[in-house]
Amino acid sequence: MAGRRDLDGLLERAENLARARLSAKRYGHTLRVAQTAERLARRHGIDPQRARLAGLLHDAARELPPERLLKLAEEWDLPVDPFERENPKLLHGPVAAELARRELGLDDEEVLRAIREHTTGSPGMGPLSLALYVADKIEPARDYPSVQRLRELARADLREAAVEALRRSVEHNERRGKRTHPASLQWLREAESAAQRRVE
Ligand SMILES: Nc1ncnc2c1ncn2[C@@H]1O[C@H](COP(=O)(O)OP(=O)(O)O)[C@@H](O)[C@H]1O
Repeated sequence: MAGRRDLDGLLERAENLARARLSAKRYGHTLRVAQTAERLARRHGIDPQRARLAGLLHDAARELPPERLLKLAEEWDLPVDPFERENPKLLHGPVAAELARRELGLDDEEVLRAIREHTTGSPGMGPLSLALYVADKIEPARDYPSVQRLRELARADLREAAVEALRRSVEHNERRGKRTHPASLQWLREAESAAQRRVE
């Protein structure tokens, strides 16, 4: 893991990388996610600087065209599942993580994992991944009916907030007749059966 001074340098380079690769609008989103992830991290006893770093990098590949994402993932030997092959937009997290590894020398596996899984989530997500996942859903410019409830939940319990956001995302996909990535569905099933066990 990077030392504190390395981390300051990394944060600056991550911000530059995001600025260079994104439109002003998405760069604005990126800065808000970074700030929100940092705030959530402080509240929940997670390293705020590493949460900020994950936030700065999470969407770095979001504006690459889907066919380019797929090509890069193949070139870099990243795992691509059949769902992602059909929906290469979902590769923007894994490609951003690999970009950060290659361009910034980032080797913090927890930060890389948070970036990789920020869109779909996955079973067994750690605290840093949860902070980024939730931050992406509740950053201050997000505006949808349940966002206020999610913000409140995020202050109390990051994992519950993440699962609630995931549930909303699955419903959102269903309403639009879109399928949800199997990793997200698996995560939701596991979270719901864990909640059920706590009730019993
Ligand atoms: N868990 C999921 N399973 C399948 N598709 C998803 C999932 N999460 C997001 N998507 C789709 O992937 C695309 C990118 O999602 P995301 O990066 O969260 O959106 P945005 O960039 O608008 O915040 C969207 O079209 C969204 O509908």
